Amino acid sequence: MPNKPTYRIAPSILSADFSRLGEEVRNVVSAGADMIHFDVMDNHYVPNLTIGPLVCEAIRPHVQVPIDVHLMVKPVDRIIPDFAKAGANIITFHPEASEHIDRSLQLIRDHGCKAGLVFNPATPLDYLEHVMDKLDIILIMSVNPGFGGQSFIHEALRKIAIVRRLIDDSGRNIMLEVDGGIKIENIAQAAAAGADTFVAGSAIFGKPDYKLVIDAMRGELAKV
Ligand SMILES: O=C(CO)[C@@H](O)[C@H](O)COP(=O)(O)O
Repeated sequence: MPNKPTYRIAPSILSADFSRLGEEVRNVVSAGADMIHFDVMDNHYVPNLTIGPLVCEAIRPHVQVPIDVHLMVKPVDRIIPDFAKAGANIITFHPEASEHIDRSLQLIRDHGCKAGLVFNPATPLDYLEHVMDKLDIILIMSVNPGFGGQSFIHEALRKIAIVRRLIDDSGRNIMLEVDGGIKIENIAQAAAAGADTFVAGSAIFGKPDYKLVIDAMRGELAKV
């Protein structure tokens, strides 16, 4: 990367206290979060069931920062308009969960959101080949999707580095996000590999002082 990138920290509300979600998202934004990461699981594409557009709509008035919706659902297309109406700003999905990747990306953009693809640890990057021009964000999973609190898979660093080169070669302004097991101790490694956007769930919501964690993460990023 020629210039120092703009780093973004995106707390995953999967680890928040759902009995007081409005307060949780307000607190984490006051603590310095750049966006809110919103994990949607359908008990079909992944073995867990979480939240949908109603919850996105409910938290929307509580925060001014972008809401980054990560769809772990199959099929993909029918839920996209509902999330756009609910106030999502970014919508990402897994390429193997969509019948027509190009169409799904276009659908997201047609609804006024930034669009992206998500790669599981074992998903090949070939899916990127014909759609770079429709991407605003690429999300590399550093755990297998479905649950918070898992350990970071180190092989993801190699994948991040490959995607960083592809993005730089494309000359496009595409965010490179990493998600899963991100902590104060490893955020700099992910940044050094080329990530600029960091999802962290348990590392932030698992601690009493969100600002202390976010500031410490920024401190580590400043050293990269
Ligand atoms: O999408 C997912 C899991 O499928 C993630 O967003 C997790 O919610 C991140 O949690 P931590 O690994 O940071 O606890």
